Amino acid sequence: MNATAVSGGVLPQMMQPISNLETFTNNNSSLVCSRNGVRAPSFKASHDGKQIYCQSNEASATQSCGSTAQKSNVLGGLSLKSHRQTVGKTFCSAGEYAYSGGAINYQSRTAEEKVGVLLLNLGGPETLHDVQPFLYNLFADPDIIRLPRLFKFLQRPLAQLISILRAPKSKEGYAAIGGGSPLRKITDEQANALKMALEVKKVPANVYVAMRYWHPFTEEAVHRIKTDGITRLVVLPLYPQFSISTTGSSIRVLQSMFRNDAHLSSLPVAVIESWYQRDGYVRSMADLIEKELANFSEPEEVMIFFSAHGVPVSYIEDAGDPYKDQMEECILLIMQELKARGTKNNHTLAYQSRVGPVQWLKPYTDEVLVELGQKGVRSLLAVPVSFVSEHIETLEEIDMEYKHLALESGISNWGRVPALNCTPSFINDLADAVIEALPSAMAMSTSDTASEDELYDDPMRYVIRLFFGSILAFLLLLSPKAILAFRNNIL
Ligand SMILES: C=CC1=C(C)c2cc3[nH]c(cc4nc(cc5[nH]c(cc1n2)c(C)c5CCC(=O)O)C(CCC(=O)O)=C4C)c(C)c3C=C
Ligand SMILES: [Fe+2]
Repeated sequence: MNATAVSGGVLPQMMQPISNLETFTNNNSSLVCSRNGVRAPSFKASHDGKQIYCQSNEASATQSCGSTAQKSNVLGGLSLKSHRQTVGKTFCSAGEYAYSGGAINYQSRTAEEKVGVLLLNLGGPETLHDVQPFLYNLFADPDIIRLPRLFKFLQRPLAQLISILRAPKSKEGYAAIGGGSPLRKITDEQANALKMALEVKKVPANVYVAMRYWHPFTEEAVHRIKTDGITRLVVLPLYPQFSISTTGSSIRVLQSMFRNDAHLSSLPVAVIESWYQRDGYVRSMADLIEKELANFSEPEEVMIFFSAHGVPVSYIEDAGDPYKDQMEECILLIMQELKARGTKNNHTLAYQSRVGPVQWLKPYTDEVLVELGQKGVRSLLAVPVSFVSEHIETLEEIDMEYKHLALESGISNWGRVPALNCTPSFINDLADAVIEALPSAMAMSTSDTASEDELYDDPMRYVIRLFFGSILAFLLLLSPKAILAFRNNIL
């Protein structure tokens, strides 16, 4: 049976997920539904880019296949061109894999199999000297500053300009948290913890860290994967929800590297696109929230305030970024879990960390904090939800700026849930996600089209673009309107 797909948009009524089928199994290159590990032939498997569904061939009911350990959005092969193109595609290959009621088994097909896990993360400056070049790398990413095709040649000069203008403000932030980002250290710790968790589950693996904007860069990690002779790779972004600006950007870089390398393009790869819906993650978040609520004198009065990193609205509306939908679903799942445990607090979701003169996802964290204070909320628990490590936006923006604003606005009891970091239940669930993804690894698809980055490989073309781009960027900066926008929004 071949996996059929429901293409984008609203799911037909028949395809709404009902969670009681327990799992699905890959079998002879096809996706099949099963119950307790036994194939359920009367259910047809399909995938809508977010979930895998089991649709009854007989009755009119449709059941979700995602069980406890099966709720990641996994793509076999690095076929992710843009998120939009992945919707409706499912790639699975045959593998000796079974999940039934909690026990996950993965047996490698050959004794020589060497499993690798590639953790994708953003990276952060380790010293204040690193801040401007780090910002340059970030703003030079076409998935962070999305210029119209005609203006792509401005990408690098603009990145240079914006990074120089933004650096003093960013440096202040990094100085306030000790002079650099803790991201590399925490990600390395997560990598070690994941390696150990996989070992305990009898799946020995090398775990690599690939940062998008700072060391260790993706290129370094991929080089090591090659020299270590990895034969099967799982790509695991350390972002629970998918965004074009985070996971999408890292995967685009990987794709371009794999496409141009004969060895890598035949390496079986599985990409875990998002995993916010996994029970292990949801439960771990609920545990942390419950623990922090207990520190308040009247826990039931506390507003649970989810604060997610924002993205520009155009990502959602024009580019089809599923980030907002996934974020809302994620909050719903965490709140459902808390309710099931008897925690019935009010909650709200807002978006933080906007940069630049465009509309970002609303409501904005700072504005909501002030409104809540005005409405009489006196106790608030901030929950960072888009990222699993402590970083500048938890340690400085939430713990310092937002806390100060909340207290000023009349919210007298403030708390913050720590990032998951190396929480054992969370790491254990990531290990399960990796093991479940292994059988669906397949060689990445090849393509003739050059990526945006490759267009810069011609040095002459690059120099010409840089020259004209710099002049244009300079003229732009001289325009009074642009100066105002930069002053108000970038700095
Ligand atoms: C899910 C998480 C993140 C999304 C989505 C995201 C989008 C996004 N970010 C910027 C601009 C900046 N981000 C910066 C730091 C930063 N961003 C994330 C996560 C997401 N970004 C993290 C974890 C970090 C911190 C890394 C660290 O050093 O600890 C920065 C630099 C810091 C600052 O100056 O504020 C910028 C700038 C954009 C434009 C964007 C979406 C388009
Ligand atoms: Fe960011």
